[in-house]
Amino acid sequence: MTCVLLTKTIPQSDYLSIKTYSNSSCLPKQSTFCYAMAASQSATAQESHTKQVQEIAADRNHLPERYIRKQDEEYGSLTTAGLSSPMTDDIPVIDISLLTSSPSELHNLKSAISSSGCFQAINHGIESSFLEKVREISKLFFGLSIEEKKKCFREDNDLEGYGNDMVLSDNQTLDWTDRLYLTVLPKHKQKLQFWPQNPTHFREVLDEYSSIVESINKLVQKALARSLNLEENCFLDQYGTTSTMNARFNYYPPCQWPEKVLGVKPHADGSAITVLLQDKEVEGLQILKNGQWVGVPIVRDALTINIGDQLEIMSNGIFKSPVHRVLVNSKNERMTVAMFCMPQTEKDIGPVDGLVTDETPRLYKNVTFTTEFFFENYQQGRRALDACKI
Ligand SMILES: O=C(O)CCC(=O)C(=O)O
Ligand SMILES: [Fe+2]
Repeated sequence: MTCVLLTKTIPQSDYLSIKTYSNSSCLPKQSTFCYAMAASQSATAQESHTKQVQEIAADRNHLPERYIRKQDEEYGSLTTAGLSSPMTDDIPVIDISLLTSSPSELHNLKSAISSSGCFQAINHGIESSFLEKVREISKLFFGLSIEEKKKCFREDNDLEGYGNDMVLSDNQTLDWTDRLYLTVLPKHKQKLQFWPQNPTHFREVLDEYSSIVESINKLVQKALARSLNLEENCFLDQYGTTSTMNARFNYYPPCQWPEKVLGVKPHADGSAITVLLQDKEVEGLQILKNGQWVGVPIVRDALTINIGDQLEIMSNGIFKSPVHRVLVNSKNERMTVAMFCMPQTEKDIGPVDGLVTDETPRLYKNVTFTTEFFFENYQQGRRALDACKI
């Protein structure tokens, strides 16, 4: 977190203590916490010359050094051992249509979030055929020629658009993925120059999907508040008048050396919640649970929802933002769409009043959780969340 950004909510003296804190971070140097939202001010000029992963994957004889994962970036007791046959976990399946009427489903939600920070949402009200449309716009876009896709190319100093890992330092390990990253809400913040014109229905489908995901976001956050016996709007009240939502279309080409790379390095999301539309057939997502990497299975028509750092802060640490990563494989491409839902970035967030008591003292400061905040922490190889701890 930069001093500049935090001065709004945290005095200079606290900034110094944050600095000190960073030295005790247990995170490896190159870890990629929250880079999903990282700002791009320091992206180096060489970025525009970087080949896309899709192009690199086409050369099946050569794996550039920059993509080879480093041992010191690992977490948990299962590291490479977990790669060939990842354990899968029973990530709880929650019928979110019951959350307003069934106390037992509300209880299931609370225990899912407390154990994994993640659940599979079913009966969310989105037709299977519409989920197919969302997958289809992604497939059509990533299927275009590189030249066509580069019409949406992100600029060196922007996070939005099509491209691969933002290059932040010369020895950074790169993720085996190409992405299209777009702000979808609030609508006036959309940067349409990065939105694909091809396929022609891309914008219509993404706008519709975003507004449905926004309803799901509200429903889940209200339910989470009720599960703690709090007023149902207590998390959403921190959103201000509108939400922010970013979409990230992830494309993981097959890789000849799947054990040497990661689709996405270990990270936690900086959102309040993330709603992930997984590939229909190809698995790859793992979460770190009790020190072990466990696979998140595909559940037909479910949306995989995980807690992000901002809800961990608002819940004063009761809900945990899980560390997760993505594996790739040598045979099949994989595509996912992550929707990061969060309060307005201009607004301060902090633990809700009802959760700070004598027995459960405040764990996090009030912070303005901006993209720059993520970036500063990312650069120093630590979790943004840690910098918010008291
Ligand atoms: O593709 C996936 O399964 C997860 C992607 C992810 O963690 C992210 O985009 O933040
Ligand atoms: Fe993520």
